[in-house]
Amino acid sequence: KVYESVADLPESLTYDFVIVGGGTAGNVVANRLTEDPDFSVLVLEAGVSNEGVLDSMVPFSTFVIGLLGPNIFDWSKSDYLVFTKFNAEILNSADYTTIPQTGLNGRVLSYLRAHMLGGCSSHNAMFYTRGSADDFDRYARLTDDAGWSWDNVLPYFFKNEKLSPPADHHNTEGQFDPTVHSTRGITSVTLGGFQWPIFNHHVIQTTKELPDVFPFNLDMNSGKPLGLGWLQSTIGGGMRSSSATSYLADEFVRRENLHVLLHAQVTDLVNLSNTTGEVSFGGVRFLQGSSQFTAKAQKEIILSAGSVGTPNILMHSGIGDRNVLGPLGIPTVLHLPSVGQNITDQPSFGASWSVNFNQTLDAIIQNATRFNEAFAQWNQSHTGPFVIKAATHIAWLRLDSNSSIFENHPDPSAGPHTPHIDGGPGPGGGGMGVAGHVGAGLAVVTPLSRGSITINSSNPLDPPVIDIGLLQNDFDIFAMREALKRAQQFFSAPVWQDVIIGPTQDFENITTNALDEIIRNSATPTLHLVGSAAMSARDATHGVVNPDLLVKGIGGLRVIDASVLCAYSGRDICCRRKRSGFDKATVDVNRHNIDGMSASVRCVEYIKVYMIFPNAPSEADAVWSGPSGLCALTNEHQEDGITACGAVVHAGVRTTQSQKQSSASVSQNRKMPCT
Ligand SMILES: Cc1cc2nc3c(=O)[nH]c(=O)nc-3n(C[C@H](O)[C@H](O)[C@H](O)COP(=O)(O)OP(=O)(O)OC[C@H]3O[C@@H](n4cnc5c(N)ncnc54)[C@H](O)[C@@H]3O)c2cc1C
Repeated sequence: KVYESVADLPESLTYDFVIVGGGTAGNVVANRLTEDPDFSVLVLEAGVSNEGVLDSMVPFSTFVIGLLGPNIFDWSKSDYLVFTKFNAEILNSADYTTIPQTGLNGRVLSYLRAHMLGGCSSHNAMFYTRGSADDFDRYARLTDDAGWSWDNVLPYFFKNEKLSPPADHHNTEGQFDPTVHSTRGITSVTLGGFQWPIFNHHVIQTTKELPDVFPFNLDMNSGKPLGLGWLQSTIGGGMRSSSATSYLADEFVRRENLHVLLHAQVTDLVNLSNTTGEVSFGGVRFLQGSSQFTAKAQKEIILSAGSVGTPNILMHSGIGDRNVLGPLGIPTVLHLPSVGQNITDQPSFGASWSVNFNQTLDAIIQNATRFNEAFAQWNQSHTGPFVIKAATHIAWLRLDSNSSIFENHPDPSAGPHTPHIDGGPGPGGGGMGVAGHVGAGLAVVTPLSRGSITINSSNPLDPPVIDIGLLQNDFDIFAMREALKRAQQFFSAPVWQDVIIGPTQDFENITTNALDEIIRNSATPTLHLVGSAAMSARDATHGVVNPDLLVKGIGGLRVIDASVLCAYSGRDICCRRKRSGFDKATVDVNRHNIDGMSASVRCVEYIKVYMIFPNAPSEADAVWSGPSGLCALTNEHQEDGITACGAVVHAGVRTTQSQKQSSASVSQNRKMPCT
């Protein structure tokens, strides 16, 4: 049952499992655990109910916008009016705002995270895209756990997914591959349930006219996403399917062993003990309004407060870098410097073209009569234009393998079937201009930029310091320019020539520098933040959780949200390779891809150093050799920092003597060997 107030909870706040965060991941685990009637589970969710929130139900983009930004449904607001059955009071909550982003010309952004049951699945864009098989196989390799491989994860995608007919019940033959889907899971997934005939015809015709660039892909969720295919969304019966509507549907949430408490903001973990020889926490402290409570977990505490919330709670509980916690007066329970480090998000950018037809989203948005008709239709039958968000298809594309960017950067993709960029063409111009626009939402899906979540106060209600590091790495801005070129190529296919009037903004007749400025001034994060409590192999000293998602060095504490998805650094790969007997003599230095792990180019560069200086002359020696060899880092706080690792490597590899010497002296005192 879902409760509004602690006072209503039937038990004494003692449960087998306490789950922190009733978001996308948290509700799945709450559901699965309570399949066993012997387990009792409490979910603590800081946010509000999703019940009856129209903007979270109607898929059309105009509605969800109402949830994004400074309101009670999102964390990008510092004060919430908390309504419970008994009182209404202000809870001083976290304000998710980034620090000035250097890659975005110093812009400060609200960092959107849902503050409601269902988490971001209650207010996201509902694109259902699984990632590539390469991605999961790389997780498996880097965690040394085959359980993360595509073949082993696929049954869980099936367990999750309930493929449902589109709202208009159109014939979907040729629009997806039924063999890679399940109709028996819990989250509804569907193809677009409203047709935009002119637009759809033109998109598919483009795959025929430009098959080398935009080959048609029958199903982008097969593990091989490259190409252009029909978008699948987490929608069912014309309504959003979130973890709140699916995993906490009536049939599940009525289980007696499942309690979900709203307006319960967790501050930290408490009741530290060391009875089993391993430190563990027995309780979760939370606030409801101004009252403080502790929920006890007899078996496990499960963190699922999201990629910002989870590291924030860990650090306020004394799990993090002692060099950060100490000066704030937070006693270090476990020195785990990877907490909040090496995070990444994918940058996005939009482009639009005006067209001479009126079958577009903005033609509805800007016409009150059409809007009201569409809304009436949705209200009556959950059909019509409001059953889809904005995009109709997605193109997943790779950069050309001979792109100049690969001369200086590793290929960050997980393998040859993994895209670098994506473009979601849709019959809307992103709200730009007057009616009659089509457009593409572009994103770099393998960014090399990294950021961090950290804290600068011992008060858990103070906002965390969010640095998403967007577009700091040259690779990312290059890839974004390429994404834009592909969009231009797309809309210049012969089929579009009769309908396109012109681009809304001229990106073609400007210099690269001017284009970069436009991108940096307007790019935004896709809000796909990962890596703030990254998993790594059991024996790795970096990372936060083991492949089974238990926090390293703490008993009975697990992280299960998007924080655990690791954003790889050169060091991860170098250290893994080192441990598995990697030897310089066996490496082809010209290969920028070892075992399909392209970030390992940094290992290649390490090896280059050995090759160039086989007898380890002083400067190379200072940079590279530690007690156990290969890993040299500039900064303990950035144990996983790709920039730190990369900077040293690049300085070592590049030619000038002064560069080598300066990098040698910088790293000499700070190098950290692999274990
Ligand atoms: C606007 C937007 C659009 C997106 N579009 C897509 C898309 O189309 N497709 C896609 O695949 N992904 C999309 N994403 C990303 C995706 O939604 C997220 O990666 C995913 O939902 C994260 O799930 P999670 O369980 O890690 O965290 P969340 O779903 O954010 O869950 C965290 C939960 O914990 C709660 N919480 C946080 N701190 C505390 C605390 N201290 N105490 C108690 N509770 C707390 C939060 O309120 C929240 O309910 C989008 C994200 C956003 C924000």
